[in-house]
Amino acid sequence: MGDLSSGFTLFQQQYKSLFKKNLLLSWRNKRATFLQLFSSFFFIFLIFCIEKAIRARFDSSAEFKSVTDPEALVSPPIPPCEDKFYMKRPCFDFVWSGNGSARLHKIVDAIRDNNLGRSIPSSKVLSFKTSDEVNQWLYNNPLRCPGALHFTEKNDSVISYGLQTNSTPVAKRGHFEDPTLKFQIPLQIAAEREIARSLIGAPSFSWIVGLKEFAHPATETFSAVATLGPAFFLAIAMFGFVFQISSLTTEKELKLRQEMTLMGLFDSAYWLSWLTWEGIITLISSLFTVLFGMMFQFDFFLHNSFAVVFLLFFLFEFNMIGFAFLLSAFISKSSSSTSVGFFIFIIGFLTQLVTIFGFPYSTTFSSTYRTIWSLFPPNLLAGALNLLAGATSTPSDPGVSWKGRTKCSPNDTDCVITINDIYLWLVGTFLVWFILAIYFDNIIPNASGVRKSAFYFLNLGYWTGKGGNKVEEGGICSCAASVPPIELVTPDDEDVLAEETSVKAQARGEETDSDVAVQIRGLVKTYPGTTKIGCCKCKKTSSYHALKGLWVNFAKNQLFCLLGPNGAGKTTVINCLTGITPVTGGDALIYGYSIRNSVGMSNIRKIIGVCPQFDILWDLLTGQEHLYLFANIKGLSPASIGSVVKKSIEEVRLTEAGKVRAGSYSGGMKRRLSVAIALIGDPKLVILDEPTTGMDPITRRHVWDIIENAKKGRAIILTTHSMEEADILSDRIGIMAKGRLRCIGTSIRLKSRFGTGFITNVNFSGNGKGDSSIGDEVVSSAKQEAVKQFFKTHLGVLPKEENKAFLTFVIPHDREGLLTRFFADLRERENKFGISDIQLGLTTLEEVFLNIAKQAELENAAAEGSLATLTLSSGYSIQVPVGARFVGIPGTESEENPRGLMVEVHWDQDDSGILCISHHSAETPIPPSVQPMPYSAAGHGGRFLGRTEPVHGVVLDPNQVIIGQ
Ligand SMILES: Nc1ncnc2c1ncn2[C@@H]1O[C@H](COP(=O)(O)OP(=O)(O)OP(=O)(O)O)[C@@H](O)[C@H]1O
Repeated sequence: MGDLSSGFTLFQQQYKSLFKKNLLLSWRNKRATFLQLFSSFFFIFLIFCIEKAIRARFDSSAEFKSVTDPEALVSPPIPPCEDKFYMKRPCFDFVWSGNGSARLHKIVDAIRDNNLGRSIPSSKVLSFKTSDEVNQWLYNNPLRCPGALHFTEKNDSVISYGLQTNSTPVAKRGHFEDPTLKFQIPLQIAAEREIARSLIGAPSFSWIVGLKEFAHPATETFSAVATLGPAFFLAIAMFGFVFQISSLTTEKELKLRQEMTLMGLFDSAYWLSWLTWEGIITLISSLFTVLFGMMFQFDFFLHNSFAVVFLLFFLFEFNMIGFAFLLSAFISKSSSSTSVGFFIFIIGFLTQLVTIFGFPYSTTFSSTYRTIWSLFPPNLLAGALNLLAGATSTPSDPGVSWKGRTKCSPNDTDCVITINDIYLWLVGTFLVWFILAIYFDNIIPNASGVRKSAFYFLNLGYWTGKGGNKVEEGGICSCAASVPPIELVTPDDEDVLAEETSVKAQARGEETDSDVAVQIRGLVKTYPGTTKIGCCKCKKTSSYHALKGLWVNFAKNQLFCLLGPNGAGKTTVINCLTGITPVTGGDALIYGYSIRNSVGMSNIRKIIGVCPQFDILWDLLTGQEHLYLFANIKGLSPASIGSVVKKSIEEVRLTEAGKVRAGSYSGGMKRRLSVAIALIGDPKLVILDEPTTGMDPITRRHVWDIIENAKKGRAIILTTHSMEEADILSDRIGIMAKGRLRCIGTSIRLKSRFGTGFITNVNFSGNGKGDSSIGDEVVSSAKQEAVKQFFKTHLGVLPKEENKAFLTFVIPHDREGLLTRFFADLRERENKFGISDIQLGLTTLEEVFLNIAKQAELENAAAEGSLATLTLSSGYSIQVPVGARFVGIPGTESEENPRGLMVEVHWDQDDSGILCISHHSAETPIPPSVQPMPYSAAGHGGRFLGRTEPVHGVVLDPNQVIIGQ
């Protein structure tokens, strides 16, 4: 296989494989990638539609049209008052003052009659005497008349007149009305014409007036790109933003990142691989944005330089990706990414609105406002779009050229920032986001509470990778608040004590053992209590000691099996060794590197392979791709990876399934893939946390073969709940319970020390299979009693289990010497006792396990003084200490039984390991010699303050009871 690569070569190798992983994930997540790349089409199409709608509204107004050959308006007539917008009905075409004069009456009649195309009915005209009366009427009747004429007849040859109109221009639904052209001038022409005719006495005297506007280009007063663009282009960038946060947090949440890190991944390779991949996606997406903009013929895209617009979109979208990196450091659940995206979009939309209104990119505002405002990327986009739209506001504007990006547009007198400045802001803030993202990613505690110290980057070892064999405070530290210390106890078990003594001596340097792969030195792990603040109360959980000082060596070339009931602390040991969980106290050295040193930990990661308790896999990657990825992270030589992956996948029998996505694997297939990942790269220490869970018996045996073969040349730590697995695979076994090592040694040693001894099954005639349901063939109880008596007399044992068909006895080890003779005698009496079959065997590892677990529970119950309720056959209930075997019943003393009655209580462990009463024997007299145990809390109960106090049973010494019987 050759040496593993390291340093920059390893970085490159990891980078390439992660980049490929990102590419594959995007390729397989087609819908998301499509949205990221092509959403711009949809949004630009929307801008196009909005612009079309707005242009259609303004269409009727010459102001917004380009006029090259203006048409003359010749002597326009007075329009009906209803033509004027917002005129209340009924209305008058005009009102006039001066009706005291008959001559003026005639002039007004002529105005009405001679109106071009339409004579005005007298009902549409109101007359007054003075202009004050007109004003008063106008005041009292607003919007009833568009204009007024005020005549004064000075003498026979002089008539003066005045004109009064409401000159406010009105626009409605894009239609614009100019009161001068539309109303004032026609009224003026009519009044002057009829005054002239009256004065010169020629009723057909006439002249022609033509009115013409300037030829002018259309004025672009509304740019959809500048006004709506910021929000729409922000929406385009939000797709990439949300997907990025979601990708990063998913890898964090599913512990994929953690898995890669503990296989030796460089953080730099991880970040850079995402950055380059997202850079490419962003590049393509912004290219499409500009091309779609050009396709829809926006002046904004056609007149500004392609490079200027493209660079703006690229830098903005890329900046948003950096922003997503930063936010992802604070988010632990991928489901939150959409909410975060939505929140940022709303904030961005609002701040962009403020930017469009002119804040703060104008000379009116101080540069401090601009600096603060520019820290939020959507504002920079809004500012830039405003500049570029301003540079293309009329079709004749040339837009911003590549060279012109550093200059303000000549029309823009208020310019305080150029496009180039905005580029620099986008690049600068991107770098800030990126550096902060990496920093916060390191110092914010992960789900297991691991973090680096706030000044980790000042540690030289962080950069050089040197050091790492001693405890470094603040390296990988526990972020727990102060927790109560645990009491240090000397182990009861002699083997555990010997192991502890030997490890302590080695730790002090008094002894050396070159065969040690892992040395655990007094490892302590305490999970701190938490405080949850509810609506009206605080819920506090107390701290929990998961590991209470573990001293143990794991040897090279050996498989050490860690057993223990649920919650014993096995996974916690593994998590501490792999750096997933910060340790509270003690240390461990793995091939000489301390797990409490961040540099040590990164060296450890190069030499370990881990199969975690729960499968940590990408649903979208195939089995083969997983192995390629991890082989590269480990730094296997690229030339060998192909053959290593092929061999590895064949080994776990996933050759066909190797090409299928892991999301569709069964539980067993996923476990096998996890085992293959743990073994890839020839690690010196392999940690397998329940590797065969969920496997069928055939596959399990196959995986055992793989593990057996993998033992050569490396240390393996295995945790399992299968005793068979432990028995077959392990060189040494340690059984943990309640955070402590309870026993250690080979399987045989544990069985002989902790097994109850030998198990004998005695079957009676006709019931060779132990089936008690066939009543006719059951031996008489007299014969069974005789057998029981025979065992009791010769070996001093009572049946552990019994029914009508068989008896099961457990014979302690100390009676081993008597067995040969005893079984010979029993065989001789087979016919007499009606025995059909006798089986003898050593106790199983399972029994050892159950004994240890039960013992630990008993210790715990005794320490806590836990009680259980025993309900007797009579219905009477008494309280007994958890684990007590023989219990005297208070109040049963009589003449016949002066010491009272007792029962034997049988205890079982429930699913969570808690001891509970399974059943109890019939009540029997307490033998005379038996004494209550010193700690026995007995009482007769009674009533206290109106409450019935429970009755406590009397705990009897089991040794005395057995002998007394
Ligand atoms: N993050 C945590 N916070 C608080 N307590 C925890 C945490 N993780 C584990 N524990 C507790 O520590 C104890 C040991 O847990 P651990 O997972 O090591 O047990 P285990 O021996 O691996 O059990 P299993 O066989 O079920 O996997 C348990 O009581 C568990 O509740």
